[in-house]
Amino acid sequence: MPVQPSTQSIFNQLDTFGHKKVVFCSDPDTNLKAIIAIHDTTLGPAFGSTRMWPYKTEGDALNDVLRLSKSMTYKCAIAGLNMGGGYSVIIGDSRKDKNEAMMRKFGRFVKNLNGEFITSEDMGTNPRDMEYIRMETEHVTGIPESLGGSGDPSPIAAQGVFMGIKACVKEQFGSDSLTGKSVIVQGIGHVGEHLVRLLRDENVKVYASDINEDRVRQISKKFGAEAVSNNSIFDIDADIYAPCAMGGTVNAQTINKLKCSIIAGSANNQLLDEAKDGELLLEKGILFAPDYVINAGGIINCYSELMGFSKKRTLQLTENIYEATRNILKLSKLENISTIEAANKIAEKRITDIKKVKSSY
Ligand SMILES: NC(=O)c1ccc[n+]([C@@H]2O[C@H](COP(=O)([O-])OP(=O)(O)OC[C@H]3O[C@@H](n4cnc5c(N)ncnc54)[C@H](O)[C@@H]3O)[C@@H](O)[C@H]2O)c1
Repeated sequence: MPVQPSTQSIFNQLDTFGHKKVVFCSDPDTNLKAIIAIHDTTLGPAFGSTRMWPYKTEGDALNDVLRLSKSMTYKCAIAGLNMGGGYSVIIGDSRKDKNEAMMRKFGRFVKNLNGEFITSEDMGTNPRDMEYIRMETEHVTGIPESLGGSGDPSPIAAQGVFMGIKACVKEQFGSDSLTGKSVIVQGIGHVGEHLVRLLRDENVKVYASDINEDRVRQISKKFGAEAVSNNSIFDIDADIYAPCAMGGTVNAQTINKLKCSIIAGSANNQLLDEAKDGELLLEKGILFAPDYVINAGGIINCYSELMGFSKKRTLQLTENIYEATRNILKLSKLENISTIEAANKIAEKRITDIKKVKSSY
């Protein structure tokens, strides 16, 4: 995973990203090592998933959680949710190190935040883990439908990404039909698999890649996608690159190799350096769908669980991602700014406006 190594002290990093609070959770009894970051709560309690990943260093974990929680603030703002931004990461390999006791202990740390942070699943976690967290705190969503929750948010997340892809295709090719287009899906986990299904249902040529080769074989066979090695994805001549694994895969090195004219996927924080990479993409005429805009379906689904919305309403809100993406592309064109800058402007305006509402009781 590409990360930007930070030489700054922890407090300087919090200042740089504008964080409110970071909680380090350590429990030797269950081997839990986790970090919960709360970025901004202007719009409401900090909403953010829990990722479990075998980070090489604690610095990498901190860097990831700071970047992820900041983008949640923007994601909730632009999706029109009354929620702030947070995130949490658990350091470890979810296939080997995760168990009930660890997840429940993590739930206790969430509980101690008294509703300032509400979580859901992400890479390395699933509805079963949310069920364990729910045993300790009510501040969790994405619990199984059989227990009254909304279940796995990834099918809705994929639907939103699909709408974002269509909005970009409309901009680049004049019609939002995907017929005859080709897409590289990098990472075919929860969201990636649903995205492959949606694309194949529209007869899109899909190149599927993942570091887990068994998974690539299995999904390619199931949906009729072409399996490609993770090392060769930047050599493929496809219309769209859909990063659906870790962040930071769009950077100065990869942008120079990319042959596609659209980048639109579910991975959070796809640009390694938001300002520089956003500009470079603008110069090269590669349309970047800001990740936090088009992958908001997952959080919309979790928000619906809290608000008691119907599935129909959840889907409607997710389909609005098409218009939201179109508006960002329009602003980017009008002001000749990168698409990420345009999205940030819209999100920041909502936060500033709502701050005014909340300035009096
Ligand atoms: N699950 C959701 O509802 C949701 C919602 C919004 C955003 N996202 C984001 O989408 C991305 C994927 O989430 P997910 O829930 O599908 O995770 P997942 O863990 O189910 O799937 C991720 C897949 O990516 C693969 N992978 C990891 N590193 C890779 C690499 N370097 N190259 C290729 N493949 C790699 C893994 O083997 C796995 O199959 C994450 O960035 C997540 O934050 C997820």
